[in-house]
Amino acid sequence: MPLDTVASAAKADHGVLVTIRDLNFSYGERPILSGVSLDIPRGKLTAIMGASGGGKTTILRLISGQNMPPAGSIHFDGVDVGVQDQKGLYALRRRMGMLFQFGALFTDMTVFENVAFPLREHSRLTERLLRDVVLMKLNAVGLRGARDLMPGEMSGGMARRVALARAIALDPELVMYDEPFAGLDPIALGTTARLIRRLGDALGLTSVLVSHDLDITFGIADHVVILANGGIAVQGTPDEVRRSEDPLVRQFVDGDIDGPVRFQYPGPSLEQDFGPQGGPR
Ligand SMILES: Nc1ncnc2c1ncn2[C@@H]1O[C@H](COP(=O)(O)OP(=O)(O)OP(=O)(O)O)[C@@H](O)[C@H]1O
Repeated sequence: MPLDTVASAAKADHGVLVTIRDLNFSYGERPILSGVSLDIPRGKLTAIMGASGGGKTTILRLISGQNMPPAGSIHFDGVDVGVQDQKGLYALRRRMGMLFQFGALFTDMTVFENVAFPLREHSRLTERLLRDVVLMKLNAVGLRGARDLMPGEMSGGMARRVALARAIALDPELVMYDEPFAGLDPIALGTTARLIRRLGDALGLTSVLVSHDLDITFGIADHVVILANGGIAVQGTPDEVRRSEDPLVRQFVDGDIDGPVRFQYPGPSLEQDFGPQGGPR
C-alpha cells in the first residue's frame, strides 16, 4: 500500500466505510447530483431509493471510481477515491464487489468457472484451494450442487445467486447491488432479498443496494436514503423514512403518480399542443 494511502486509511472512521461530501455530478450540461453528503455505515445494509433517473446508479459508479466527481469527495475506508490513479483504483475495486443490474454471467462457462473467474484473475491460489473457495461461495448461496450447470440451464433467480457468489469470491468489504430484484417472480425475489441480508450479516459486509422495490427493500435495509431532485430528501431507518412528512418522500412511499416529482417530462403545455393554436408537433 502506498504511504499516502496508509496515512489516509489511518484516519478512517471505524463506524463508516464510505464518506461522501458535497458531491456534485453532471453528465455534460445536465446536473444529476448536487451537494450530496452521505455516510455509508460499516457492516450495515444501506438502500438508495428514489425516482427513476435520480442518480442512484451514478452514486454507485462514483463510489467505485468508474466516474470521477468534478466537485466534492468520496472516501472509501479513509482513501480518497477521486485522486487515485489506475493502480490505486484497481486496488480499491478489489475491495468492492459489484453486481450492476446483476451483471451477466459468462454463458459459455459453468457455474463453477464463473465463480472461479475473479479468483483466477486476481489471486494465485492453487487449484485445490481455488476449488475449496469456489465451493464455499457456492455453498453460501445454496448452489454448491449446481457447480456443473451452464447459466442457460438456470432460472433467473439462480443466476443471480451465482452472480452474488462471484461478487463475493474475493472477500470484498463492500458489495454494491444495482436493482437486484428487477424481473424476479415473488418467490425468487424473497429468496434473493433474504440472501443479500443473510450473507451481509454472516460475512460482516457493508452492502449498498439500489432498488425500486419499496416493501422488500424496507424489509431488509438498516438505513434508507431517498434521493430526489439531485439531493437527499430524507434518510434514516426504514421506519423513520416511512414516517417522514416530506412531500417528496410521501409521493415516493405512497406510490403517487404525481407530486413534487412530476409525472410528465417537461415540454409544451397541453394548451400549446392541443389548443386551437396547436402546431403539428
Ligand atoms: N453515461 C451517461 N451519459 C449521459 N447521461 C447519463 C449517463 N448515464 C446516466 N445518464 C442519465 O443520468 C441520469 C441518472 O442516471 P442513473 O442511472 O444514475 O439514475 P438512477 O436513479 O439509477 O435511475 P433508474 O432508477 O432509472 O435506474 C438519468 O437521467 C440517465 O439518463
